Amino acid sequence: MSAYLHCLSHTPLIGHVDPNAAVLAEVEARVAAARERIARFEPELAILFAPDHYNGFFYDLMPPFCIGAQAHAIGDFGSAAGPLEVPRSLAEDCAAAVLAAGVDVALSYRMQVDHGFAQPLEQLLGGLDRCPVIPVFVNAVAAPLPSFQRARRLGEAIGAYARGLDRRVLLLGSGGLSHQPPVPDLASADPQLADRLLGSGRQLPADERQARQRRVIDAARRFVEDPRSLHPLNPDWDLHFMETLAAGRIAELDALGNAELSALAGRSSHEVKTWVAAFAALSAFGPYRAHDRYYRAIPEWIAGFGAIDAQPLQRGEA
Ligand SMILES: O=C(O)CCc1cccc(O)c1O
Ligand SMILES: [Fe+2]
Repeated sequence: MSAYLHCLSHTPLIGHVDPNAAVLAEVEARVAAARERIARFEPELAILFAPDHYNGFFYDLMPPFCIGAQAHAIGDFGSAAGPLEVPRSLAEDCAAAVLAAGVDVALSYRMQVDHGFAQPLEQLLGGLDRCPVIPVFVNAVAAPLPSFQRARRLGEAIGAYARGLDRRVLLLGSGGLSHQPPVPDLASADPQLADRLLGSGRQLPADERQARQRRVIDAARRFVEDPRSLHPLNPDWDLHFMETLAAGRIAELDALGNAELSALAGRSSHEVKTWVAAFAALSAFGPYRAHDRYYRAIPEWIAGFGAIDAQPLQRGEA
């Protein structure tokens, strides 16, 4: 019974619109170091909290949270495609335990995921199938969104379940921090887009997929030239958020409303609830210590880009 946490921003723009070589090398070195620390931990099970971007979850039936008992990645923006290595009965047990703990989580036997799940599995573990993983979807874009408090409670319930397993458990959070890429919005969608957001076109035709990716790439290029073309990144808030989690004050975020967070850090910053859930899961193992914090605002990637590790306090640590 032990745990290790790593939370990492994702962005599908890596390799499409990149920052200068020094920044790129800095991020690559950070990711490589995190991958090494994780490898040394030798995880037997990963629990990955990640969002979706209308690639696997749609408004025909949008859960706030969903555990996958079987899952596959679509490979958007050149991310890895194919099945995740999900230990089915553990995922089922996990969902049952979470429900019993009072958090109403959905369960899927055909969970479709995008770069939000695939990128951390590739970057931190070397592929979709290198380590058994329970994928946990956290709705971070399709209003109405779950609150910080519910994300925390979900994480605590999953952490309590994980703690009862006799395994080395890797807790991963994917996404954030401040950012607002051009993700569609049902309220302002034309009828054709609304139809897509309701889930017709669960597998997008190639030309639409291409156009969608192009739109995000173009927006990134424009954002570099004109920082006012998208909601600004907010390094102050991002650093404050990371410090809040590092200091073990997760519940302080409960007071922050969803509209307030959107205004502070952009509409996609709700992805940080994956970090909240991961840290809350870690807190079920006892007091923790955060380390190897990294942050940089990277407009090329439309991302307040951060990473952090944490693990339970070892004997003798205050
Ligand atoms: O595919 C999309 O619709 C959004 C892509 C996207 C862009 C920048 C940062 C992100 O976190 C992200 O997910
Ligand atoms: Fe995202």
